Amino acid sequence: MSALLELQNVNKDYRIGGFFDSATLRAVKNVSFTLDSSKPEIFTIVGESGSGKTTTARMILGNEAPTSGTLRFMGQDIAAIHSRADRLKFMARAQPIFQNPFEAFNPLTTIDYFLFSTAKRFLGLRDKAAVDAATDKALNHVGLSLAEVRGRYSHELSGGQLQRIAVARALIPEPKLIVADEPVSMVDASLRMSIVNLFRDLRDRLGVSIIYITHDLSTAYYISDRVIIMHRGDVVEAGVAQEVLGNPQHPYSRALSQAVLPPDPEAARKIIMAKIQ
Ligand SMILES: Nc1ncnc2c1ncn2[C@@H]1O[C@H](COP(=O)(O)OP(=O)(O)OP(=O)(O)O)[C@@H](O)[C@H]1O
Repeated sequence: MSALLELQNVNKDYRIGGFFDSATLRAVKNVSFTLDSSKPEIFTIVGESGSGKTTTARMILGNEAPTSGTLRFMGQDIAAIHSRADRLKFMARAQPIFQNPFEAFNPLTTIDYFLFSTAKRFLGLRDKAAVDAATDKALNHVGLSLAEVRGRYSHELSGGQLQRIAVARALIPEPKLIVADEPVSMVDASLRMSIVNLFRDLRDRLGVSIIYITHDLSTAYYISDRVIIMHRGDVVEAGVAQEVLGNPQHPYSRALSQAVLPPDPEAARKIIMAKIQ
């Protein structure tokens, strides 16, 4: 197996408090997991607020260095990527999608500007027709087209449409990995499943692996291949998503799943199906 992404004993400490009462907070504790490059998957990180999900995502994207441990992407130590050219190459292969699609696009600028900038920056395109073609291709992957988006502002679009466009923007550099941090929490409940279904589609059609970060167990149960459950920085449970979420063993994951889904898998399935429809 060659690894797309490999986290080995990753820890992240923050210093908190003031000059006289400073303390160390270990936000991420000894996290290890591997994504196989030949087997695209939806790998989900579940946990409540403050469990260390975003800190883990930031380290995977190279926006934060681990205090100890290593994160490797396609064999390369992420913390050791320094030159502008190497950083750009890495960013093209590992793309983020953020929680709030309204914040992702400046309201004073048309949406297509961000898409064109991404095509120019990561694909090195200069020719207008080539930029248009790359943008249109990415939009087609999310069920949209450049003709529908051209000249429009973020306030003219719904949260669901904007999040689709944010996914299209992430697809322009043809990444191997997408790190989606709470991508549906700001999207209307009725549109959430269409966004997470899109992730499945991208996994299957484009071979993109997705790290899906969420506190929403129902979408996690529905789309994930594997899952880890984080609690106060620790991975308290890990494995095949349906097994872990359908039959949680750790007291924290049990409490988490009972708070959202009933323990009976058939009842859980009905709730999930009702959310999808
Ligand atoms: N830059 C920072 N400085 C100090 N503490 C931080 C910093 N970033 C995160 N933390 C702390 O680390 C812990 C984990 O935070 P993190 O944002 O990773 O959790 P999370 O599971 O993503 O939660 P949320 O869903 O609320 O973002 C929290 O206690 C948080 O307050």
